[in-house]
Amino acid sequence: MLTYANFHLTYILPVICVLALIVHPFINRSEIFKIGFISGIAVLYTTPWDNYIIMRGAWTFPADQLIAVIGYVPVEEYIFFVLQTVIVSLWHLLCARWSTPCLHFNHDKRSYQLIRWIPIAVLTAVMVTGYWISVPGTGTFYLGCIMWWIAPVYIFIWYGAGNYIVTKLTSSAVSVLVPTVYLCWIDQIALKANIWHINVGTSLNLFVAEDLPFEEALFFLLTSICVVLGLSCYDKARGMCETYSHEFPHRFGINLTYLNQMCRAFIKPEYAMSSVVTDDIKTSIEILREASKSFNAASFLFQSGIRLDLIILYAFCRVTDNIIDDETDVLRKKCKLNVIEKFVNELFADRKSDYDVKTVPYTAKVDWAYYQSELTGEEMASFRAVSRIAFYLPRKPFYELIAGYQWDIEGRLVRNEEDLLLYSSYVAGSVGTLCVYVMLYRCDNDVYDVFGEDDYVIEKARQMGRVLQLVNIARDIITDSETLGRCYVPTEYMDDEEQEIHILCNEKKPRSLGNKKLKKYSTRMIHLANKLQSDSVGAIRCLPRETRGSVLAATEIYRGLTSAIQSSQTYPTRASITKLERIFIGIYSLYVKSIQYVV
Ligand SMILES: CC(C)=CCC/C(C)=C/C=C/C(C)=C/C=C/C(C)=C/C=C/C=C(C)/C=C/C=C(C)/C=C/C=C(\C)CCC=C(C)C
Repeated sequence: MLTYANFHLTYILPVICVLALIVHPFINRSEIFKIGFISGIAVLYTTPWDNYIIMRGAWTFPADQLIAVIGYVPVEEYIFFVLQTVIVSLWHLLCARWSTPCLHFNHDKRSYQLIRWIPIAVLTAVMVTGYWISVPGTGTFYLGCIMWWIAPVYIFIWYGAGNYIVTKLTSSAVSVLVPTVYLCWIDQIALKANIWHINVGTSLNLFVAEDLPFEEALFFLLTSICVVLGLSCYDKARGMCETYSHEFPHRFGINLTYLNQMCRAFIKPEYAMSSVVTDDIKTSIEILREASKSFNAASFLFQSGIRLDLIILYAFCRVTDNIIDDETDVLRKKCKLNVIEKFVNELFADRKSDYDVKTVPYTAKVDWAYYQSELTGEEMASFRAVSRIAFYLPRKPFYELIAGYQWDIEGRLVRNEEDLLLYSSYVAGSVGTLCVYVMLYRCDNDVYDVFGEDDYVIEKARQMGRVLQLVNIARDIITDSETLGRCYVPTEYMDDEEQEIHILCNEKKPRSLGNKKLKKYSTRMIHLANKLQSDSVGAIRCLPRETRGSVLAATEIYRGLTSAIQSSQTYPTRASITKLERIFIGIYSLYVKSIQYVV
């Protein structure tokens, strides 16, 4: 016989297990806290209402099939409040995690107020109507009770996060509808099995499907909406904290300071915050999207705060690289490099050592008027974005980047593998180091452990950066030569150094070297990259747990390019992998390959 407890075991818990398995690479402490927080509110808010409505006889239970009853409500039903919240939350995580919260902020005060107050006025009318029609013993009692119970929560949520939610209608709708349909289906099964029974005297006796009263379907729809709206409130508040670190300076923690900050961030309307900050982030996202499909795809694997700052960093590296590359005159290149160096000097003016970082945001004294005349709008946006997160980053990697640009300006040749590794260290090892700092600061650990230059993790992160740069160089022999007249292939690989350098850097006709040679050079660099990769990948274990799978998947997606180069008959101009391949590598790395680093 199907009892209420068996019903949970058969229809609810297996679904939770499957969903938990699917979302586990994306679960972090903040997500767990969020689900616990909303579940807690669901229990607190629903308990008095459920007791009242059962006391008034809206629905009943066969007493002999229950574990226990507290007040008027079976224990299994209290458990159901939590289980429904967990199912909807896990599903919502899967549907809604792919977009960056600040892209959904509305900075226009007029439209913000309209979107905020019109639904609140309607919901107030719903609440009052519900109160008047919920007369005990009448056909509208159950419907009325649902209306006056649910409307105040919607009003509260809409006040703080309505504007955020309307921009996420599709993902919110999918987050609501799929669990609602499932819950309605199992509700029909439960009603048929007489696990609970609806009182015909206090309902409208309208049916949306066979054995499914209108109020039941409405109830599951509205409670699922309630959970999704509550989760969106949390996401909006967290998005505000991640975007405006200077106004909301505390890192995640389960303590009163952080909860207070989250409440402030929830209540604060987005129009009261600077739109320049979100515009700068949008520009950075655009730069990334255009520059690297692989990195763009990989960024989605990280939780929103980490993703945001990685994008800002990547865009800064790309923009500064282009500033130098786009100039043809060496003197102008040097002037531009001075501008970048001046900016980095100002950004880190008060640091005591190369790896000194701050834990509390502060505004660096940057002479923005000067850069206004030196940089384009896109470059300014990227410089401003990086200045907001620089407080927790060390200065050394930025100077290494500059050393890499210096190398390019001087047109220094890469003589041997030692040179190759040094150059890769400058331009990519530095980025690897910065990525570790982003992950440590933006992850959800209470304790923020800062690493120094000599730390094992930093050394391995540099190595991983080098690996990715080697892959880059191995892939771009043609484009580096044709577009920039540059060659990073070590001259020690070449049969006739002088002639080949002339072909690559002066004539810019790399194809005249022939496919065999080009493939030989790229294969040697890929072998070097593979050696370094197997030596550094184990350090993933030292990163925060929730980032390990994503880091592995991100590097594997990028390394997927090596098989694209190697499997090609000829040397491809710019090898790439398809979207489907990226998805496959991402899934395989997240769910299978990363197990050894996570458990
Ligand atoms: C079916 C019918 C009707 C009948 C028969 C019998 C039964 C089966 C019953 C059942 C029942 C159930 C399942 C119920 C459930 C319920 C639920 C789920 C509910 C929910 C609710 C929720 C809520 C209220 C939520 C809310 C939220 C909020 C308010 C949020 C907020 C947030 C914020 C403020 C943010 C910030 C944060 C921090 C501070 C951390």
